[in-house]
This record gives sequence, structure tokens and C-alpha cells, in this order.
Amino acid sequence: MLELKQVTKLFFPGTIDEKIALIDVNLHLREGDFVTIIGSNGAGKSTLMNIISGSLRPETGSVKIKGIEVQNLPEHKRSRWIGRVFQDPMAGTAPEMTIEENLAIAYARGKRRGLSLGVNRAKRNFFREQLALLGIGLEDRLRAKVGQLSGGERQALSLLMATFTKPQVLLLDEHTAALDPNRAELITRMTETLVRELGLTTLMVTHNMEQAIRLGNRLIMMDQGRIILDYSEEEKKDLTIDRLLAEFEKISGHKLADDKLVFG
Ligand SMILES: Nc1ncnc2c1ncn2[C@@H]1O[C@H](COP(=O)(O)OP(=O)(O)OP(=O)(O)O)[C@@H](O)[C@H]1O
Repeated sequence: MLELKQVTKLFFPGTIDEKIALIDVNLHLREGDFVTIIGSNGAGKSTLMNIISGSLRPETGSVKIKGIEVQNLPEHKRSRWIGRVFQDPMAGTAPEMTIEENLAIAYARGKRRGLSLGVNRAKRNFFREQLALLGIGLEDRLRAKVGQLSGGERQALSLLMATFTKPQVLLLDEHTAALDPNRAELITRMTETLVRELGLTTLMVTHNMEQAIRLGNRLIMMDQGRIILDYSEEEKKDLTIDRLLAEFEKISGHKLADDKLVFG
């Protein structure tokens, strides 16, 4: 479903500021895989997400989605295959537009060109149904401006907008990190339900070690531009935070330095 081969990404190549963000990264996700990613500061996690979404292009290597090479396609041409939720609840939704207008834009993404952005009764019913799945009453607020929603409500809407068109790949970039613990837990539960019910192939960056171990069917750990640990579902079952940290230290030769680290 998603295949990265020998992907290398440099910033400011050939200058004294050259920075290697990813080195020879290979990653293969099967359809329906839900992979959590943890790693030290500056390990390359966001760069990896940006390379997949198309907001960055790699210096070398290939990115395939469903067998199609996409590394040279601009972001907007890949957007119909990709759903993404960012850390910032303000990103990904338009505050001056209503909930239903935001949903209509997301709905048109990935559909044939020229699909109307308008909201008719059938679409409105569909949106209401989808919002009801979130269980926080947004289905009764279709005409509310998104800018009036709380951070948690807005992140729930972003999650729905990123998933309800069933993208080939869902990218979650620390999408609960800016929320208070209760809201974060709510969004995590919604994520689990949506990913499972829609069978979405998902990559999720998190700083929450407990969550990284508990969620999904595979866990990868990054350090200094490389994937240094890759646990299967079976291996993940008996994993503890202590063991994960110890293995990280053994392989990388240093302690995990992550100023946003949360243990559970
Ligand atoms: N636009 C950029 N220009 C220059 N260097 C960059 C840029 N974006 C990232 N980098 C560098 O590339 C490396 C990887 O950064 P990246 O943001 O992918 O790491 P990360 O694992 O997401 O880190 P964190 O957990 O701290 O957010 C870092 O050394 C970072 O400083």
C-alpha cells in the first residue's frame, strides 16, 4: 500500500548548513497497517510525514502509494490519496466557514473534478450521520462557524475530514499533543474507532510511549534520520516502556532525548 525505498532528505544540500533529515529510509506498509512512530527530537518523524504527503521531495529514493510512484507529484495531486491531521487544531480547517462547508470541501477532495462544493440535503444528511459518529454533538451544529469550536472539537472535525473519504494513507502528526489529557484521550479513542472501522492504512507520530505501544499493529522508532527499531504486532504485545527505552539506548548508543516525551 505504501512503500518508501532508500529515501534520503537533506536540507540546504551542498552548503555549510547542510542537514541530513532522513538517510536511506525503507518502509513498507500493508493495507490496513496502523503504525505508531516514536523517536528523539529531530529524528526525522515530521520530515517522513512531509515526504509521504508531498510537502517535501526527497533527494533520492522512491515513494509509492498503491504501486504508483508519487515522489515527484506535488502535494495537491496526492491529496486525494492522503488524509492528514496535524498537531495544531487550527490547521486543516477553515475558521470562517461553517462545519458543513468545511466538510463539503473535504468531501470534494479525491472526487472527480468539478464536484460541487455546495451542500444539498443528501450531503447534509450524510455529514450529520458522520458527525454523530464522533459522539460530541457536532451533528446539531452544522451551520456553526468552525472558528467557534473548542480545540478538541476542532481536532475531532479535522480527524473526520481526514478520514471520511477513506484515504489510502492516513497521516497523524502528533495530533493529540496540543490537547488536554481528557480531550487527547477522546481524540485517541475516535482515532482507534475510525481507523478500525474504515480499515485505514495509518502512520501516527506520537510522543506518548504508552499510546505508541498500545495502539496499532506495529511500532517504529526513529533516531537521527533512520528507522532503528521496528516491532511487529506480536513483538509489541509484551513490550514495556522500560524495555523500549533500554533497546533504544543499546542500538543508538545514547538516551532517548525527547522534550515532549509522555510516558502514559
Ligand atoms: N525546513 C527545515 N530546514 C532545515 N532543517 C530542517 C527543516 N525541517 C527539519 N529540519 C531538520 O531536519 C531534522 C529532522 O527534523 P524533523 O522535524 O523531521 O524531526 P522530528 O523527528 O519531527 O522532531 P521533533 O520530534 O523534535 O518534532 C532536524 O535536525 C531538523 O532540525
